[in-house]
Amino acid sequence: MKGHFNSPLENTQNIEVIIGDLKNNPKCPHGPTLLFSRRTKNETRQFFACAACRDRKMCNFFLWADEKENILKKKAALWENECIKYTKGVNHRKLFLALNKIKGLHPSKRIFCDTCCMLISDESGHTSHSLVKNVSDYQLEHPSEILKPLDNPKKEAQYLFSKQSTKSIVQFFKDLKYKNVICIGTPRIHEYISSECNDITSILLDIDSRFHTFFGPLQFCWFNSFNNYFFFKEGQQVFNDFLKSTNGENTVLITDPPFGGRIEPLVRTFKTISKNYANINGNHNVLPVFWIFPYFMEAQLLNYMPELHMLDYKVEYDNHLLFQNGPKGRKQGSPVRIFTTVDAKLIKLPSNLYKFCKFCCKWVSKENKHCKICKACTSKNGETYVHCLECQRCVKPNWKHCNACKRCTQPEHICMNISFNGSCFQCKEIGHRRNDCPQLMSQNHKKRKRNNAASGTKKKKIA
Ligand SMILES: C[S@@+](CC[C@H](N)C(=O)[O-])C[C@H]1O[C@@H](n2cnc3c(N)ncnc32)[C@H](O)[C@@H]1O
Ligand SMILES: [Zn+2]
Ligand SMILES: [Zn+2]
Ligand SMILES: [Zn+2]
Ligand SMILES: [Zn+2]
Ligand SMILES: [Zn+2]
Ligand SMILES: [Zn+2]
Repeated sequence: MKGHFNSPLENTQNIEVIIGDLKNNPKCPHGPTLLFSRRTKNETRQFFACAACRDRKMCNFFLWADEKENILKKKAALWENECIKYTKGVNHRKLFLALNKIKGLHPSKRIFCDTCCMLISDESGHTSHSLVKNVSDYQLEHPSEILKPLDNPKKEAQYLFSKQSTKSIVQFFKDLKYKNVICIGTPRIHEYISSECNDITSILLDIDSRFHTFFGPLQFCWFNSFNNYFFFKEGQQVFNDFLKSTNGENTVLITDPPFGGRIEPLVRTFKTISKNYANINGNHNVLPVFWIFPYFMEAQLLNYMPELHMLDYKVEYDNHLLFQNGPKGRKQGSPVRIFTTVDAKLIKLPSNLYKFCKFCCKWVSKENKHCKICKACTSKNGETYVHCLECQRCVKPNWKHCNACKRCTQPEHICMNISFNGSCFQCKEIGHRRNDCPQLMSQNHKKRKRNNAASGTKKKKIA
């Protein structure tokens, strides 16, 4: 029963992820699998699948939930063996010793074998491999600059921040007086802080095992963010110790997950980390989050984590043309933004490209015009939005109000058709937007009824 439909970690319309306890889910080499529910015309059926790989070729774990007891009994040993095999080749302590030995050598004697992902001083045995010679101190501290970015869009697609964006983000952290940074899938932030900020500590949690070669056990934990899984037991302990060392203060979590991945499991992971942060330190402090994501994912993201809000800062990448400003990139600049739980009023954006809006009391893009009717700076995509009186909101400048559709939309569209690109955020059906979702309408209807009933009782009491 494999390979009949797209992998579930992508936001496939008829497949939902079920957020429950992971403890009893079967394990694949990437930790506890996730439980999904697949809806077809005739049935809804649940299954377990890998929490890391969106490509079946890389991890083909698949199990119908109703066949769990039966199949697992037969395959348990096989899967357990796969899990052991997956981590067996990695000895973090040994790699750390090798790193320190290499650091003690003159750069002219340092070689990185990309084929074996090893730092060596003697190329014998590696002559036919892909080698980087004369490895500098800077490269040792910035492995993302010598490692080839993983580019499998279905697994760990690595788009790396430009130097300027890395610096700006760390500057926001400095302005906010953070002293500890949890980098989840953000190696460039970790590298920059570790090598250039004496008064900030940082830890990297990432699924890319190649970082074992460059960071010690206290700086890097091999981690799957979709199921909060540390590939090595010690990793969980190291991370708890890190949380403890913060005293529950001045700490921030930054993450830049693959854009196509499911949001719900990530939100669960970050909430669990935030809870641990408070529990370990015996307080109720909430861990601030910086989540890097494209502006057009705003609705999806806020659906699962409404405490986030989007900043205007455009995050740029080195190895993604569309995510850059300037002549090579999009006219409106990168579409990637920062979503954060921190009050936007506290975050000063660089004054060469951003301005302070005195009405909103926050920094916004230069092209973002304050709308007196919406009482907000309403632009999202890097263009200047304009207000439509009929729609009662600001819209993209090239949109036109269509009387047939009763809303602003692209000038070329098929009237009365659903010009919205995709399915409803609420029920995942194609054919309507969340605003028009029958499910929500019936919920709202029930809520209204309840409210009316409640206010009725109140009135009665008052009377
Ligand atoms: C889009 S890149 C972000 C890199 C970031 N822009 C930087 O420059 O530091 C995604 C990162 O998340 C990591 N990643 C992908 N899937 C992951 C998972 N399931 N768990 C943890 N990390 C993951 C990748 O290895 C990669 O480092
Ligand atoms: Zn897997
Ligand atoms: Zn080699
Ligand atoms: Zn404003
Ligand atoms: Zn407006
Ligand atoms: Zn309109
Ligand atoms: Zn129309």
